[in-house]
Amino acid sequence: MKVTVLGAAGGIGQALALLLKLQLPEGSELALYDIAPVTPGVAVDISHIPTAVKVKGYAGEDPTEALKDANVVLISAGVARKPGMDRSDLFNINAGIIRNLAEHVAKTCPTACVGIITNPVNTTVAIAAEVFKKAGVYDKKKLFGVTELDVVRSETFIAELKNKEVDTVKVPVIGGHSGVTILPLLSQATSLEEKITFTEEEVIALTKRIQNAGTEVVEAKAGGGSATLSMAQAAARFALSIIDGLSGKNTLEYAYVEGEGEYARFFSQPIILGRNGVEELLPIGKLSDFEQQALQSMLDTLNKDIKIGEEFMA
Ligand SMILES: NC(=O)c1ccc[n+]([C@@H]2O[C@H](COP(=O)([O-])OP(=O)(O)OC[C@H]3O[C@@H](n4cnc5c(N)ncnc54)[C@H](O)[C@@H]3O)[C@@H](O)[C@H]2O)c1
Ligand SMILES: O=C(O)C[C@H](O)C(=O)O
Repeated sequence: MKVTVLGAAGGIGQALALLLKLQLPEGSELALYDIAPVTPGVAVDISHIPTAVKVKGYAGEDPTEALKDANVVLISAGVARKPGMDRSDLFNINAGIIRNLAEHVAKTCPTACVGIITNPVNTTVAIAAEVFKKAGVYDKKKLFGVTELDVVRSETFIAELKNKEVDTVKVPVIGGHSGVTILPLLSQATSLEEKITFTEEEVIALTKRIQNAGTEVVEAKAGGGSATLSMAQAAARFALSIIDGLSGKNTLEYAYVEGEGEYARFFSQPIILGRNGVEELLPIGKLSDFEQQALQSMLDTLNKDIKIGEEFMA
């Protein structure tokens, strides 16, 4: 199995490369690409870690060599937020980067599973889908907006609040990846199969904290970027689930995918990953009144975000 990281010299990219070097199955290949000249050096650096994963680094304008024979491509190339910015403020720079990289993926490894981390995810995934469509290679089962960080954060914050072992907490997060479009389904949260209960005040406060968690990091880093380390962990976890799926071990995940379009063309929902990417779209289940209302009120924003991506490519 070959995994390629585009944006591999960045804050997320380097940490993700490290986690993949440590966690990919034996015999895997890891290709690191970034426009930054340091990238081959990042690869040499982590290649000294004694695991059975082969690493190679590539820099420059052309990612073709890095993408050759890739089974999974993770894209974190692009700029990150500073305090006072919204994720949508990144569109002007990141839209063009995603279009360019997606064109290379379409040409070089059109059957790879592609996970997009670059913000604004609600929009960049739509851009990639349109690029793939134009190239005649779009397979909606293999394109993912990586929203795993919202799941990771929800598990962590719930465990803290309710004094649970964090690795026992399970909670779906649906919608998109920005502000009100991030909707944790706290009414479905469980620990060791048992329902976790929240007061109304807890639901309101926790939902808001999860929706604003990216901004919490951006402000704490005070101009030094946004979440990188937690994002890398979330992306590694998601990538390993994709690889499990491709290897025949079906796995439950949450990601922003093109589903049946009941709420929006792209929507983060529970999915089963398998040999062909998304093996099955799972229903979002029963929502509380609070969640139902939050879902309805996010849809305008989410659909507008998607349209911006589609219009960029029109
Ligand atoms: N999906 C999520 O949950 C999530 C979480 C955190 C950050 N992000 C997003 O991830 C992106 C990257 O964040 P970061 O903190 O790693 O930023 P960063 O600035 O540290 O790294 C970005 C890297 O992209 C590289 N790059 C720029 N243009 C490129 C191109 N055309 N080809 C290849 N590489 C290119 C840069 O050289 C840099 O090394 C941002 O858009 C950020 O908003 C998403
Ligand atoms: O908030 C950001 O800008 C980065 C990322 O989307 C996050 O949720 O941490």
